[in-house]
Amino acid sequence: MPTTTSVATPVQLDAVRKTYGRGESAVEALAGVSVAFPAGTFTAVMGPSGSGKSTLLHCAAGLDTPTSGQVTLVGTDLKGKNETQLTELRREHVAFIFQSFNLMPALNVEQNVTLPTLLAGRAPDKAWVDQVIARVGLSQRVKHRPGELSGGQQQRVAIARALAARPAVVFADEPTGALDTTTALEVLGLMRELVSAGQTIVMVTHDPVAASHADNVLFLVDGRIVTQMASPSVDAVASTLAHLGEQARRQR
Ligand SMILES: Nc1ncnc2c1ncn2[C@@H]1O[C@H](COP(=O)(O)OP(=O)(O)OP(=O)(O)O)[C@@H](O)[C@H]1O
Repeated sequence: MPTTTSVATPVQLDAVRKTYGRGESAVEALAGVSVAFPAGTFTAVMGPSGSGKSTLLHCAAGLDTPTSGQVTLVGTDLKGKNETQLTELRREHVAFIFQSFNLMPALNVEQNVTLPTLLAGRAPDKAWVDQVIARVGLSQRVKHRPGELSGGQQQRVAIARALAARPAVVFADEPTGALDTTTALEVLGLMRELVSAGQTIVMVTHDPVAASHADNVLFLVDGRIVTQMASPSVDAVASTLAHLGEQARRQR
């Protein structure tokens, strides 16, 4: 299975800070985050609402610019890159499973799923595309357009679209949030297979079951990584989440 890059650490953040607004209304969403996501790893990012999870994902993907610090994506320092350069870098190496990354309404399921590969100037691998669509349970819907699908089915098309192009990095924000338990497990299994093939996944989730499929879990509080967990179990993740406030207070 070919991957698009051989960079050993495709995503790296060094002392990344992100402050929204100014003066009294300023919010420090990331308060100095340094973390490396090596190739072939699956990382879950967890923490309370407002702890900076989405901001971390957006800064790592070059969708948002840090106030200070450095982000390196597939070997490229994002500082000073213009929107065209960032778009090209993402098109070549990155996929997103975000609620806000909408499907193309005029295209059917199969066309939506193959679009990123075509935009990156590559020929879709039909057998792999069929397999990904089957794994998300949409084989009977390939000729349907998004408007003819339920919300959960649309989410599954977005997942298939992200995985079909075999990007070096997948950023996912609550990818299994809208799915039933069986489909969610199928999707998490599919993500694990991609990781085994060398791809890198960074996933924001509130769900300890989803996080337990990752290799490593980062726990954020108030824009800081307060602890990490390797080989997470559902119970260990749930217990750490329940005690995150204490952990953050001990570190202050
Ligand atoms: N565009 C923005 N302008 C101002 N403040 C923002 C903006 N985006 C995020 N914030 C603030 O930054 C902080 C971190 O937000 P972020 O969305 O990263 O948190 P999160 O952990 O993903 O939360 P949730 O689990 O609720 O999605 C919050 O206090 C939020 O209000």
